Amino acid sequence: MKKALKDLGEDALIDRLVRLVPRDPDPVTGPGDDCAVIDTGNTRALQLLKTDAMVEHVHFLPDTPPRKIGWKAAARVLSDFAAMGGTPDRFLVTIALPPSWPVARIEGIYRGFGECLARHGGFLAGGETTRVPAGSAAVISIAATGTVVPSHITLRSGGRPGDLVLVTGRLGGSIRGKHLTFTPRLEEAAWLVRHLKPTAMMDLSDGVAKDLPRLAKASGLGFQLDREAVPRTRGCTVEQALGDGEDFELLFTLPPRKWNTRTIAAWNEAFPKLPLTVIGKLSEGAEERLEGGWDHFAK
Ligand SMILES: Nc1ncnc2c1ncn2[C@@H]1O[C@H](COP(=O)(O)OP(=O)(O)OP(=O)(O)O)[C@@H](O)[C@H]1O
Ligand SMILES: Cc1ncc(C[n+]2csc(CCOP(=O)(O)O)c2C)c(N)n1
Ligand SMILES: [Mg+2]
Repeated sequence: MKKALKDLGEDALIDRLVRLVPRDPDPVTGPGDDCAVIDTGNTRALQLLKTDAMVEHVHFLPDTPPRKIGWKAAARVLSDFAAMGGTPDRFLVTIALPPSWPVARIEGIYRGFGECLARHGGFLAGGETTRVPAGSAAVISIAATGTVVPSHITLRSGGRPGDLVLVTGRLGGSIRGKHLTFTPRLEEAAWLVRHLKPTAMMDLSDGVAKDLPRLAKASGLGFQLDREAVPRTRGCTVEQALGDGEDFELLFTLPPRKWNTRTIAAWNEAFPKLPLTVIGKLSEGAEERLEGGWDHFAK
C-alpha cells in the first residue's frame, strides 16, 4: 500500500516537502524555526514571517465562542513572534467558510482577533475570503510579518551543551480553556532577550514531549529532562503536562551562570505571577526519548 501522511508524521513530512522547492541560499534561519527570518538589509531590524492555520474540529469546535476563536488565531501567531524575541507588524487573514455560517459568527471571530491585536500589537493589512463545501470544516489562516532587533533574535538552534532548559508558566490541561484564552508571552520574551539573552527559544504548541526534542535537535544536541520538575497545571499528571500541547508558554535555554539569585529575583519582580522553572539541560550526545505530544499526522 502507498505510504500515507499518518505513516510519516508531521516533521518528516515537512522535511521531505521543503526539499522540493527553491529556498533562500543564505537564510538567517531555515524553514524550521517558529518564524522565518529575512535580512532585508535594514541594520536595525530583521523581518519575521509567520503563517498559521486553524481548522474547525481540530483547533476549535462548532460551539466554541467566536471571540475566543479569533483571540486564539491571533495569539498563536503572536506567540511565535515572541518565541523569536520579536514583535508583530502586519496581518493577513484568510477565511474559508461554509456558506451556511451565521454572519454573526465570523464577525465575533474578527472581534476576538481585533481584541488580541489591540492588546498585544499588530495591524490588519488584508486577507482572502473563500468557501469550503457545505458541511465541511471552517478554516482560518493568519499570515503576519513582524520585526526583531538583530541582537535580540533567538533561534531554536542556539542552545549549547550544559545550558539549562527553562519554561514559563504551568503546563498541561490547556483543552479545559487556556488554549483559547492564553496570553502570548511577548512581554516576557522581550524581557528575556534584553536581560538574560536566552541561547535558544521556541513556544510550546505541541507539548514539551515534542517541542524540547525539536529545540535540542535544532541545536545539534541531546537533553536531559527532570520530569518531576515540570510545572503542572493544577490536576494534571506529568504525562499531561508534557503531552497535552497548546500551552503557548516559552521554552528556552540559558547558560547556568545566568540563572542565579539576582536574575531569579529580577524575573520575579518583573513577572510576579508567572513562574519560571528549570526543567532540564542540554547535553552532548545521548538524547532522551519522550512519549506523547501532538502530531497532526501521528498514527
Ligand atoms: N507545509 C510546509 N511547507 C514548508 N514549511 C513548513 C510547512 N509546514 C511547516 N513548515 C515549517 O516548519 C517549521 C515548523 O512548523 P510548525 O508549523 O510546526 O511551527 P511551530 O511554530 O513549531 O508550530 P505552530 O504551528 O504550532 O506554531 C516552521 O519553520 C515552518 O515554517
Ligand atoms: C477540538 C480540539 N481538539 C483537540 C485540540 C488540541 N490540539 C489541537 S491542535 C494541537 C497542537 C497544536 O497544533 P498546531 O501544531 O496546529 O499548532 C492540540 C494540542 C483542540 N484545541 N481542539
Ligand atoms: Mg511555534
